[in-house]
Amino acid sequence: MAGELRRRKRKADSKRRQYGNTFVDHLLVTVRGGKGGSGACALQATLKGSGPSAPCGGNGGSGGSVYLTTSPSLSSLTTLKKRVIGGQGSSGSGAFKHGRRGEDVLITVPVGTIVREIRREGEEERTVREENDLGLNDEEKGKRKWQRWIVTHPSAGGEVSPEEYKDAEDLLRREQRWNILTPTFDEVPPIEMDIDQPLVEPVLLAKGGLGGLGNPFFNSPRVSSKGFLPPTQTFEFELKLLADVGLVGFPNSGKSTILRCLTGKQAEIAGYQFTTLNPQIGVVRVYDDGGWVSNLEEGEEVEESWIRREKEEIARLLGEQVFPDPQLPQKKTQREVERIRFSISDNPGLLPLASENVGLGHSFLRSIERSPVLVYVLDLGKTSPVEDLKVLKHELESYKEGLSERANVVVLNKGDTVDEDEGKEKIKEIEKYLNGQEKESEVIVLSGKYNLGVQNLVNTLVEKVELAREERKRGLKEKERLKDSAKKSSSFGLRRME
Ligand SMILES: Nc1nc2c(ncn2[C@@H]2O[C@H](COP(=O)(O)OP(=O)(O)OP(=O)(O)O)[C@@H](O)[C@H]2O)c(=O)[nH]1
Ligand SMILES: [Mg+2]
Repeated sequence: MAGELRRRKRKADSKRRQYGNTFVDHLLVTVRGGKGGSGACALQATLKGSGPSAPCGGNGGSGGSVYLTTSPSLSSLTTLKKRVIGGQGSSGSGAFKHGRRGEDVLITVPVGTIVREIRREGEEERTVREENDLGLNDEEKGKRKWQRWIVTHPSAGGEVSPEEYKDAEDLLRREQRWNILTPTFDEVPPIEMDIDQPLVEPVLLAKGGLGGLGNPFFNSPRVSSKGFLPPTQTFEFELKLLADVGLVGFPNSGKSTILRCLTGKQAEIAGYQFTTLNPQIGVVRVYDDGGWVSNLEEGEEVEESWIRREKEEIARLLGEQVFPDPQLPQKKTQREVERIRFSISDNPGLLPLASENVGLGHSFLRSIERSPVLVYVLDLGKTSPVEDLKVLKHELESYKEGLSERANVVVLNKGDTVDEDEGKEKIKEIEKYLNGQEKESEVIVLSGKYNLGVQNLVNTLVEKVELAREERKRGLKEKERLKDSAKKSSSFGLRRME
């Protein structure tokens, strides 16, 4: 058993390497707003001998901020960079010209992403730490600080005296532009978001730094201030896809084939394990007569992907036009009214010990965790599908308590591969096992490959999804109510004691 598992893990790993890891669902991203530009030290041009010229340096532009938004077309965090930095503000220049603002940067993630800020460190804190490590005395520290915040113009002539520095420092302090410490998580709580709906407007993750001030502010020919470098924030991005229905099963049990029957999505289908490496999401659209959008006739064979590709290739060679499979059906007419639409995810196959990260392990379990309806897909052609079911249940439960309970639809696929007696025997065994369980489960026999018996599955899924949505609505209302009552009760707590 252990040897077999190792072999399978090796196989899964090598396939992952072969195609590159195109599905990323967990990532640490360092984010920082752009640095502000420096203020300028400039003097107005004057005629010779007409007295001292006035300072005219412009302020620096502030740095760009980093925002977060969602896109419906994404289903992975692959597009994210590990380091995202807002645009730098440009410096001010003479004749009161202020610097341009740095460009804002937008991070786009799929809906279903959880974002957590886990670390925050500012320039100021870092320098203080470094200085302590170097063991500098106060005077040296002060000098370094001035160098950090104040720009002195060499061509403006002469050394800047400590008094001048001190004045500049005081002015900056008054404007709260001196030595701004990064707030700790206690002072300003970390950003934490569970994006379970498309964001209406971008959310600010990291603000750009303020620009420096030009020399008119200091009323000095030689001094202006530098822009701020905002703190570096580290965010953890975790993707938990949000499909209404998730398909769970061993590799090769026919999950992708079922997805194809239900949604028309051309997921890769092949007769070997780990065909599907990344979760795929399709949308099932059901009419009010119970029919669903599909371009397959009942009984029509779902071909393996390579056969389809070969046929397309031949057609191309013969000069025939090759149409990609249309997403919308020809056999359904406009008259039919859509009743419900839900999403379904086809996932990589699960292996024993997936909960301990064997096979594609966690990455896959994470993506099904949030589907309110889970469906077990079993291969009826195998010797003992009931054993498979037990393993699947066990894995879900050990990954997260209560998860196996949520899966209460059991699909017995490949019904065409067994003869009647054998099939009945296996179904009986499974029903017997399920009867012993606390929660009732529905058993559906079908053949994905020949598109038979899929109607039953659609009916059941519609029922379950509707139920789940109602429950969610009720849950949300309850939450609102609790929030309201919490507000009311807290207003008592705020009453002033005379
Ligand atoms: N005879 C028969 N074969 C089927 C049926 N459903 C799927 N198959 C075949 O089983 C094989 C695997 O199907 P897939 O849909 O790729 O299986 P999967 O569960 O997505 O597999 P992984 O992506 O590896 O986890 C393919 O060769 C299909 O043609 C069925 O109902 N009957
Ligand atoms: Mg598959």
